[in-house]
Amino acid sequence: MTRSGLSHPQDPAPWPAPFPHGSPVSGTVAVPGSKSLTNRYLVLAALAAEPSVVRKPLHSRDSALMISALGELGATVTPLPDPGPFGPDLRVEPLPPHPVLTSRARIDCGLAGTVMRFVPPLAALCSGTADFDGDAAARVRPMGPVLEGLRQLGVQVVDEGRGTLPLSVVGGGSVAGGTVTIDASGSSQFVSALLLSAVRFEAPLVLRHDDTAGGVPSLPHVEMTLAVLRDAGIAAERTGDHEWRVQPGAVPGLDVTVEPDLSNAGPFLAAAVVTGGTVSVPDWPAHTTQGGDHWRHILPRFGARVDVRDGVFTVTGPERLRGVDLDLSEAGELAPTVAALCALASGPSRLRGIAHLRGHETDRLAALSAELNGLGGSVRETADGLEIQPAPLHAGQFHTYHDHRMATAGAILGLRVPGILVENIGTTAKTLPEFPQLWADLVAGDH
Ligand SMILES: O=C(O)C1=C[C@@H](OP(=O)(O)O)[C@@H](O)[C@H](O)C1
Ligand SMILES: C=C(OP(=O)(O)O)C(=O)O
Repeated sequence: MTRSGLSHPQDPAPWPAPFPHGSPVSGTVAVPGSKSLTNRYLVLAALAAEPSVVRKPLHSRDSALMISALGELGATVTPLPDPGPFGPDLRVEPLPPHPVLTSRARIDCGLAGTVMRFVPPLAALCSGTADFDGDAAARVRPMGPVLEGLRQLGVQVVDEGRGTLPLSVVGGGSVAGGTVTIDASGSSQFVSALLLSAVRFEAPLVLRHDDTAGGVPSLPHVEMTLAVLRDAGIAAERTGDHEWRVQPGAVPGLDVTVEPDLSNAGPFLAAAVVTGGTVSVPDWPAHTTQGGDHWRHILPRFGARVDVRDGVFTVTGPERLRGVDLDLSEAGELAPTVAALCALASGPSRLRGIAHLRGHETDRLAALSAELNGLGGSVRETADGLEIQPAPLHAGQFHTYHDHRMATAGAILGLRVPGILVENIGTTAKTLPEFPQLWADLVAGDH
C-alpha cells in the first residue's frame, strides 16, 4: 500500500556526489528536527487529554507517515502559521477518550520503523480494525515482539504468521495492562512502542525483555521514550536491567520543541573529518537522549578534534584518518556514517554490536559491505558487525536500497573519491529531505 504524497521518492538518474578536489570542507550546517523525538511527541500528543503544540518538528517522509497514521485513528495534526526554515510548527488534536474507527483504518508505514512499531499499540486502544502495510522493504522488517506483546495484553492481532507487515489490529477500545515479556534483541522500538501507549492502558504496564537472544540494542532510544513520558508528567521508569514500568495517567497538552537530529548531523560532521575541514552544527543540546550525541566520543577516535561550546558542536578533521574499533550497540543508526569514515581511514577498523542492523531499512551489514567492496574496498561482514581494511576506492555507482543512511554514506565517500554516483539520493527524504541541497551548499562553501 502506498499513497500519493507519501510514496517513496525515486530519482531517475544517480546523483553525482559533490567532489571538492582535495579542498577541506568547512562551514556551519543547521540540521532539522530529530525524527525520533518528532514521532514520539506526535504519538504522545495523540494520546494526550488536550491539544498540543510540537515546535520545530521534522518534516520528512517518516513524520508525514506518522501524521497520516494518527489521522487514520482520529487525531488531527495541522500546521501553524509562520513556518521556520525547515517548515511549520504543528498543532495536534488528540484521539478522543474512547476512539471508535467507523471504517477500517488503513495505515501506510512506508519504511518507517517508528510508524510500524509505535502505531499498532495505539490502534489497540481504538474500537475497530486497523490494517497496516508499507513498502516492499518494510515487509521484511521484524515486528513480531510488538505483536506478541499486544497478544499478551489480550489484543487481537492478525498477521500472516511471519511477525511482519502486512497485519491487522482488531482493537477492543481498551487495553488491560499488566506484565508482558518480549524478546527485544531485534530493536529497541519494540520496547518504546509498548511503553508509549501504556499511558492509556487500564493498569500499569510492566515490560520485561527476555535476554536469551541478547540485549536490547539502541538503549538510549528507550531512555528517550522514558524521558518524553516523564517530561509529560507520566511515571515511567527503568525498574531493572531489562524491565520498565509505566503508570497510566492523563497526559496534559504538550508544548515541546524538537532538538535537531544529531544522527543526521553525522554526515555533515563527517565531511570535515574526511577532508581535514571544520564543520559546526548549532543548537546542539547540552543534555540529550539522542544516540547521535555519541559523535562527541566517536569522531575523536578517528583522530578528529571535537569542541562543544555554547551549544555549538565543532569538529576539525585530522591530516590522516585513523582506523577504529567500536561497539556501536548503543547507537546503531550511526553505523553507515561510521562505516564510510572507516572505508577512508588509513588503518583497519572493526564495528561491533550491530547484528540488529540486518533488520533496519535494509540489511545494512550486507549493503555496506557489498557497496564498499563494489568500489574497491575491503570489507568483511561478521556475525555482529563489519571489518574494514584500508583499500584505494574508485569511481562507481553506490546503491542505496531505499536506505537514507546508505545514501548519505555514499555522499561522504564522494568527498574523497571522484566519480561516485549515488543511486536514488531522494531516499534521504525519509528523514532529511533537504540533504542534497544542504550537502551541495556545504561542499560549495555556500553557507
Ligand atoms: O526509537 C527510535 O526512534 C529509533 C530506535 C533505533 O532503532 P533500533 O533499536 O531498531 O536500532 C534507531 O536505530 C532508529 O533509527 C530510531
Ligand atoms: C533504523 C532507522 O530507522 P527506523 O526508524 O525506520 O528504524 C534509521 O533511521 O537509521
